[in-house]
Amino acid sequence: AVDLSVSWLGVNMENPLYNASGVMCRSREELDAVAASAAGAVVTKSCTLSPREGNPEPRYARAPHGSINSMGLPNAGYEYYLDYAKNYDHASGKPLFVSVSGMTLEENLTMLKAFRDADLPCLVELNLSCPNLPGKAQIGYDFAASSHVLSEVVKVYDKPFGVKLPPYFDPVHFAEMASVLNSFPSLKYVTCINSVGNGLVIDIDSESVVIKPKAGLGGLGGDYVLPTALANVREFSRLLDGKHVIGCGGIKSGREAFMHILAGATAVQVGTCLYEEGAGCFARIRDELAAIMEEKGYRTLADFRGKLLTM
Ligand SMILES: O=C1NC(=O)NC(C(=O)O)N1
Repeated sequence: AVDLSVSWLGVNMENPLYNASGVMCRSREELDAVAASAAGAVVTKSCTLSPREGNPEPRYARAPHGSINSMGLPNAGYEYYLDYAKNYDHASGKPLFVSVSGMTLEENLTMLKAFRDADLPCLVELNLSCPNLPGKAQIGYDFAASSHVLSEVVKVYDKPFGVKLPPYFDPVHFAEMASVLNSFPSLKYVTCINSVGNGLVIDIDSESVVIKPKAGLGGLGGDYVLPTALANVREFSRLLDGKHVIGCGGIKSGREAFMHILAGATAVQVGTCLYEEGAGCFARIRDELAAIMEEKGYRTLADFRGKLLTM
């Protein structure tokens, strides 16, 4: 039998799978559905100081090889998720992560102070990479801004936390961002990757874009992003000192989960596949991963984590 468990940052997961922030996690009903599924953990929709409607619909579309979304951070506001976290059954054995994505640094600091003061066993995933706020750049693509935000964050938030990163596409950028992240000891993990920003999906029958916001531009997920996600997981696993990398991007079966862990991921998040298939995907992917491990003779995730061969 194989052991799919993973213990990291004081949390214990019975298996390495959980939802990607943004998918099936905006309401308490959705969050409860993920918690009740075979997922090993739960993460909330990125929250802002005040509730947000988000971008006009249609703002999500399935595409031939994945998905495109420009949700625009629709969420119930941070107090809703703080309340959910306060009432969450932390003894359930499934850790709860809270994603925070303030519209400004001040918003982030206000929310983080509230989560700090609540003194909950949740871990924060600070989103530096939402690509879908018209007129707002992704913080993660501005290394000086990222460093400034993190410097201010660690002044108020003294607990371990993580950041959700956008995909990078250049070794110089991997090195630059790793250098920024390595200067924050309490930053204990990164989640790679957020959607590949500002793609354009075209439907030739209607000769139209498929989502309304930003003239059709949106973040890509699914098969489209797997190689980019794997590269980011492997590069940050290699470049970061004493930090965990959570893999996200293109996981739809045990195969891609295995790849992410082989590339160095401590745990993995499922987005597009969860949106399209529902919470049953966790048991399916878990069992597929277990079968692959069995077939290869691996007993634990540590037996192959980070052991991607190069030539
Ligand atoms: O960080 C985000 N990534 C996405 O792909 N979409 C959401 C959103 O638009 O709310 N946010």
